[in-house]
Amino acid sequence: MSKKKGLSKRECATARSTKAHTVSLEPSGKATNGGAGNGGHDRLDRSALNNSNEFYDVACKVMLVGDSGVGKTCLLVRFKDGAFLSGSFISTVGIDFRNKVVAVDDAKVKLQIWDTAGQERFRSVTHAYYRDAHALLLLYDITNRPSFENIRAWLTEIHEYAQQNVVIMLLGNKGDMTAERAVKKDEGERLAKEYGIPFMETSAKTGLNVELAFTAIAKELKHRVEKQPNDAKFRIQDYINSEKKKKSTCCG
Ligand SMILES: Nc1nc2c(ncn2[C@@H]2O[C@H](COP(=O)(O)OP(=O)(O)OP(=O)(O)O)[C@@H](O)[C@H]2O)c(=O)[nH]1
Ligand SMILES: [Mg+2]
Repeated sequence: MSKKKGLSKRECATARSTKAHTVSLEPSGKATNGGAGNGGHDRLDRSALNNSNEFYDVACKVMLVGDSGVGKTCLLVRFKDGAFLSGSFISTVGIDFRNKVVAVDDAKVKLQIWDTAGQERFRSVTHAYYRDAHALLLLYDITNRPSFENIRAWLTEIHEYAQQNVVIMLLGNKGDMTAERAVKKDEGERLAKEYGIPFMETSAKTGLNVELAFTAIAKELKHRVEKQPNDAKFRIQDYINSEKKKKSTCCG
């Protein structure tokens, strides 16, 4: 029994025809993931099966990218499990993914989050996955200046390999390490503004803005999929700013 439906290359997969439904993602991409390795496809197949009890309306692929050590894996673990991976740093080998369904307004958005290896030697593996991504979270480490200086190169790579309309968000991670800060917050803001992408500082350690980053992405993608011609445009940076404001007024 197959419940799988194909994914449009440009849009998230949607299903709205039945009340209770599950749409499994097409095994990454037979059709759309070109040169990606089979390992990823096999894992994706199994995951779709394991999650068949989870209902969702929209399914999207999100990729975490950025230099090695900036905290991509930790950010994903914080979001998925609410935990922080402290201790010795285990660099990701190749690529892996985790699924999480988030509630956005009246809909459930399934985020399939791909955690990539930042090390240069895995770059060609990562490139093959870009074109299926609906959103990219691009991270640097606020205590590591070179990781920030490499952001322009990452953006060039993204523009080369990803879909033209991919949602990009810049994240300055390790926001808890203020004593070791090597990149000012307004430098991150300025760079993001220059490229017209949303920005915030995060911390996988404390959880600062982690939920917000993924929820904002889910909201943006859901709006894109379900947008009616007369709907007001969803502005992701405005949403982030208003959520931050709400938090600061409610919780000091
Ligand atoms: N203080 C602090 N440490 C962090 C944070 N995020 C990650 N780290 C630490 O930074 C190191 C690298 O984190 P990872 O998440 O493994 O880095 P990565 O970007 O996945 O690295 P690659 O897999 O090599 O690409 C680990 O020792 C983490 O404990 C954070 O927000 N704050
Ligand atoms: Mg990693």
